Amino acid sequence: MNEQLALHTDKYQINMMYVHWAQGTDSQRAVFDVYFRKLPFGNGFAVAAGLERVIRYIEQLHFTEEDIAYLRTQEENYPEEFLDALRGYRFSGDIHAVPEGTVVFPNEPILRVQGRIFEVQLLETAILNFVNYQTLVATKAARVKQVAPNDTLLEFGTRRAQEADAAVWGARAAYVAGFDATSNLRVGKMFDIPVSGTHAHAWVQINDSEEEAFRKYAEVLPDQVTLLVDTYDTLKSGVPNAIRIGRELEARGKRMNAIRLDSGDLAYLSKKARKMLDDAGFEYVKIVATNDLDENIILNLKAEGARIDVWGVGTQLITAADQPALGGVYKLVAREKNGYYEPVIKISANPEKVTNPGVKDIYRIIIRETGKAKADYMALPHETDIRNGESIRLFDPVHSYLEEKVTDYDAIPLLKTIFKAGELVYQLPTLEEIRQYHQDQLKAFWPEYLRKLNPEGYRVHLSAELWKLKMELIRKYQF
Ligand SMILES: Nc1ncnc2c1ncn2[C@@H]1O[C@H](COP(=O)(O)OP(=O)(O)OP(=O)(O)O)[C@@H](O)[C@H]1O
Ligand SMILES: O=P(O)(O)OC[C@H]1O[C@H](OP(=O)(O)OP(=O)(O)O)[C@H](O)[C@@H]1O
Ligand SMILES: O=C(O)c1cccnc1
Repeated sequence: MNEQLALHTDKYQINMMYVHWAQGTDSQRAVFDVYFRKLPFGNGFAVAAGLERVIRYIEQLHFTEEDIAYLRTQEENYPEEFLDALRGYRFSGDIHAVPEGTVVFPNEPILRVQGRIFEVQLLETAILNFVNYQTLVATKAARVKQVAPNDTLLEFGTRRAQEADAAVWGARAAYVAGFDATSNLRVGKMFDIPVSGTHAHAWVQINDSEEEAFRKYAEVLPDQVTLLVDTYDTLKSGVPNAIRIGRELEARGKRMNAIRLDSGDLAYLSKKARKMLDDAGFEYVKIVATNDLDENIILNLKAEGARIDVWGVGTQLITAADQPALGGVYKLVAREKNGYYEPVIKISANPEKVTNPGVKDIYRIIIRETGKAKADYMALPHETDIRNGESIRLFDPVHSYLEEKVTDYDAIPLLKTIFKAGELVYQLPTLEEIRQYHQDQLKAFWPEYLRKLNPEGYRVHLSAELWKLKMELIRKYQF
């Protein structure tokens, strides 16, 4: 994949780059944090995704001659020397990020970008575009996985996705969070994800009868016979015809895989169909369900005793229909001043929107006795107590009397070095490793934090020093 994405940015980024260049401040260094403030879908956690795309984007990032020519048409104030500076653009900064599949929480940096302002200002739009969408879909997929942990989950969303990139990267994000396959062959080819497919109503409709349609299909694709049984009448026609074809397949030494239900009351129909299949000796034939499914309908169907083994989930997942955007932001947290990084803050009347200043590390505090995560902890890089496992104070910034001392823990640093001085130093894990890592991540949390409805709020604490710094900066800018 060699996409030219330098112009995949908002014009204001180029304007700011130009002003820096014109003012001679383009080499001033700056640090930006990427984080979100609110969890989507009322979930208790989010699943970080998008890093692979960010890496590919940064690696190829340069302005082509066509890009330069286009910019010339867009802004007559951009002088040729500035356009030359864009021609020379290469990312030479540092990026730290949590690996894909990491369980993450509001207000903690999931990615940190550090470098010349000229270089790092450009990245905001594209990074947020990739990380927001992929994290959103991975989180939605994790919710689906949670209600059907032992069933097969198929991603069927391409036809309803917000265009091609969303279909592709959304399918990958779903796979990260535990889906088993996608219907999209290009996704399979690009990422080596298993691909799965049945057939549509059109195949039944184009034949003179349902039975003939099933027979022809089984004749030609005998090893992957999943028959869609709801075109005319699921129980009176579809399932009996599928059973007939199943018998013919057995006579050829083959086995029908499954039937697919795509309309009607999926609980009722799956139970009836299961009984019909079992009575005919087809206990091995699975039941696939589709039809605008999401985690809530799947949970309901399970509560109703539905006999469904495989769930095809499309529209609701790929469009994250109940919350179609994650509000991740890219915020300046430090700027170079006299050779040092000076922490900066953004004040807001809304306390949730006040930024956490400075270059910060994040740690996951795992209590040794239980092996479970207690909280996440943000600290300034020179703070050694957390790194050395010394006793630390976790205090509630709002209810400061709720202070707690923590000892006997492991502090797991969450941010990994991805780019160092422009060089990719991160060994990209395989998708299989990412999936496994994600499942391992979940094991470190008490179920209270993971439950889909009204989860407990997991805390992200600031070290006392970071808290003090934040308060000082708030006071400094109070009018
Ligand atoms: N037993 C059930 N409990 C809860 N929700 C269900 C159950 N059975 C199906 N659903 C869901 O209810 C919705 C019903 O969709 P819809 O009203 O389009 O009906 P339909 O039977 O699919 O009709 P159509 O033939 O037009 O597709 C779907 O999202 C489906 O997944
Ligand atoms: O419902 P979703 O979760 O989005 O899953 C994908 C849907 O796409 C197909 O329907 P569509 O009506 O497009 O075509 P069909 O004729 O094959 O049913 C399929 O039958 C699913 O219902
Ligand atoms: O293979 C299927 O059954 C399928 C694929 C995409 C969308 N709906 C169904």
